[in-house]
Amino acid sequence: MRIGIAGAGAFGSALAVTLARAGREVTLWARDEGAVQTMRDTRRAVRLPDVDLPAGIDPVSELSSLFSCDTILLALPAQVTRGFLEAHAGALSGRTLVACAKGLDLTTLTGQGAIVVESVPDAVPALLTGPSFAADIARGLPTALTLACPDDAAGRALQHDLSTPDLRLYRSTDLAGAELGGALKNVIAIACGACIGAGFGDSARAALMTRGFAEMQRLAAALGARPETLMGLSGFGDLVLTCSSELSRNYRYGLALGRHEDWDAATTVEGAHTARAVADLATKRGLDLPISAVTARMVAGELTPQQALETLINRPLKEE
Ligand SMILES: NC(=O)C1=CN([C@@H]2O[C@H](COP(=O)(O)OP(=O)(O)OC[C@H]3O[C@@H](n4cnc5c(N)ncnc54)[C@H](O)[C@@H]3O)[C@@H](O)[C@H]2O)C=CC1
Ligand SMILES: O=C(CO)COP(=O)(O)O
Repeated sequence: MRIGIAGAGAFGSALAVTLARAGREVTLWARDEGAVQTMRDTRRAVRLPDVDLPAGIDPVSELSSLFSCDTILLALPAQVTRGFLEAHAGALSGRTLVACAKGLDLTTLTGQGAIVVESVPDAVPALLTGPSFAADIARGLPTALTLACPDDAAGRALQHDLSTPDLRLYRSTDLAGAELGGALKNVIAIACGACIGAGFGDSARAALMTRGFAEMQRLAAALGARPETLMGLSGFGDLVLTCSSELSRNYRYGLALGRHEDWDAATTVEGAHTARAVADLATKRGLDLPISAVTARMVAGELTPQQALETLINRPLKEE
């Protein structure tokens, strides 16, 4: 069985590497022909320093090679997924499509699994998410993730197809919970980075993580997710990782905001878009999500971290 991966960025490449090391044949598609040629010539990942590509990986730039795979992992940035699927819905018909990005679509305010369902209705939709840095996966470090698939039988088959000796997949049928956990934790990670960057300390960060998790659960429940999914790898697990490690781009972006430092706009920071989407969802649904709201305003340049802190700490006192 050949597995296709759309997107040869850090995550797509890391997944390709662990799958190929475990003996799977992988077609790794990138839009950039130059990057594909480089990967073919050097057998190195373009977005992961010092990572060799095992022989089982075939880097391609022709979409026809990708579309010939029955199972395709979508490892493009979250704002790109919908356009890609809609543009190629016919060619992707009937495939198993595994969303791997972490973010809400800004135009429709939907998560990555829902985007698959809406864009290619006759595909088997699935989602791979949870605490994992691409660099860790590529190095063969042990990682556990959530594989969500509403079709339990298809999910069981996929779990076996995508698990490797280093990558342990736990099954779920809760697509909504899994997609929201992965998307929403990025917003809280930006807030935590800003908190540390501005010098507010570890205690304040712990408060942000805890109250941020409460916001994640509130929004996810309103959108039909199961509460226990948020308690798992895709929610709590990824929140802990991303809010506490400088390997996270979302966290580092927050650090830069807190320190008033420049940031390279070409770096993928999913939480910056998702913060706006969450603010829009909160307004539409009348939900109180104060940490996400001030994070969206910090990202937009409307609040400094100090002003964000004052906004949060001066809210009326309430029961936990
Ligand atoms: N890097 C990581 O540790 C992890 C990343 N993810 C998620 O995976 C998704 C992708 O992240 P990364 O691979 O890290 O990002 P990246 O920035 O390393 O790579 C993104 C790739 O998408 C390509 N791309 C951008 N726009 C495109 C378009 N319109 N059409 C085709 N290709 C396009 C870029 O050329 C690049 O190769 C994100 O949603 C991220 O949250 C999930 C888990 C871990
Ligand atoms: O999702 C991730 C870890 O699980 C990667 O985090 P960043 O996108 O913040 O680097």
